[in-house]
Amino acid sequence: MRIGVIGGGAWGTALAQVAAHGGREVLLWAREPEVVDSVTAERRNHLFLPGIDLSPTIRATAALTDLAATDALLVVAPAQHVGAVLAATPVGRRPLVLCAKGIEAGSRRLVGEVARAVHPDAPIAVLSGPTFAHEVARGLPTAVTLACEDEGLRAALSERIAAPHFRPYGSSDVTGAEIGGAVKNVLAIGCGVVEGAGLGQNARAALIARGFAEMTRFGLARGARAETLAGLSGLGDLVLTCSSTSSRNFSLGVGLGRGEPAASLLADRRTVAEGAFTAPVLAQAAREAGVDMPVTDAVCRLLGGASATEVVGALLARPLRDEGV
Ligand SMILES: NC(=O)C1=CN([C@@H]2O[C@H](COP(=O)(O)OP(=O)(O)OC[C@H]3O[C@@H](n4cnc5c(N)ncnc54)[C@H](O)[C@@H]3O)[C@@H](O)[C@H]2O)C=CC1
Ligand SMILES: O=C(CO)COP(=O)(O)O
Repeated sequence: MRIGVIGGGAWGTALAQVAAHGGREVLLWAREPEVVDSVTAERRNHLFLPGIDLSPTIRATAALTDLAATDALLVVAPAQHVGAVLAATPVGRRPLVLCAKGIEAGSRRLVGEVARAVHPDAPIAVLSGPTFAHEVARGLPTAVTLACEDEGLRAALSERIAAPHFRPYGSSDVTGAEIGGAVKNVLAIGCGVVEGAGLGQNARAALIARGFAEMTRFGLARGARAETLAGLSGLGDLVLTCSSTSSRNFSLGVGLGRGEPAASLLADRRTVAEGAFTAPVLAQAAREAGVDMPVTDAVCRLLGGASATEVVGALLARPLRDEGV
């Protein structure tokens, strides 16, 4: 199976490195000509994944049409751009493995729904989990959820993507795998705020637990399975992203917690903090589904300029309730 990777950011490049394990050929599409040039000439991606020597079997291209020569595609463009990039990609009936974590603004569609609308004949899989790109690219042990309804395709993709340090666990719950990744980015911003505002580790643990409760409420309302949300792509990724400044979402929250305005934190950044785009869409989708998501609403207010003191005070002042989900 020849693998194509759409997106030469940190994660697309790290996944290309995994897929190239053992000398297997990979074609990486990057939007930035300097990424194509540096991967081709130096086996490096200076822009998005500096310091990593890439496998010589990764070939880079600037032409999406070149991906016609591959058997399966890993889709690693940011969630807000997946629709446009896929529309320009020859796909047909080839499997799409979706690796972006977010919900499309405007349409409020999960990335899988976006992909199905653009390429209805392509089978869909989702790869998601606790995976900082720089760790995966360095060969550190990592486990992910690989969700696909078709059992045979799931096994074939898992076999093809697995490497000694990279272990996919199969699931048939595509929606659950998508929702965990999208929601945890929003919650990670909240945890960053707790850190930046100096609110302590008790508050962070409470936010992770109550955030997981609202991820579960939203997921179940959208047809996800509880076991998926409690797995690698849900709770696993939530814990990772809520506890490290390696996370762009967490780091964005740290800035907000210190009182820096969202607009300046987001301006001119080359890397993507998906939660900032997903938060308002998720809040709206939750309202439509009648699902209470107070932490997500709080993150929206923080992104809109409200102070951490005011937002956290309002969260704590909510009426007392039983724990549960
Ligand atoms: N970096 C990581 O550790 C991980 C990232 N992800 C997810 O992977 C997805 C991609 O993130 P990264 O590779 O980290 O990106 P990145 O932050 O390293 O780089 C930004 C990416 O956005 C692309 N981009 C910017 N404007 C675009 C446009 N108009 N059209 C198409 N592409 C555009 C750039 O070409 C580049 O590939 C995100 O959904 C992210 O949540 C998932 C797991 C781990
Ligand atoms: O998804 C990730 C780790 O699993 C990366 O998180 P950030 O996008 O917040 O850096």
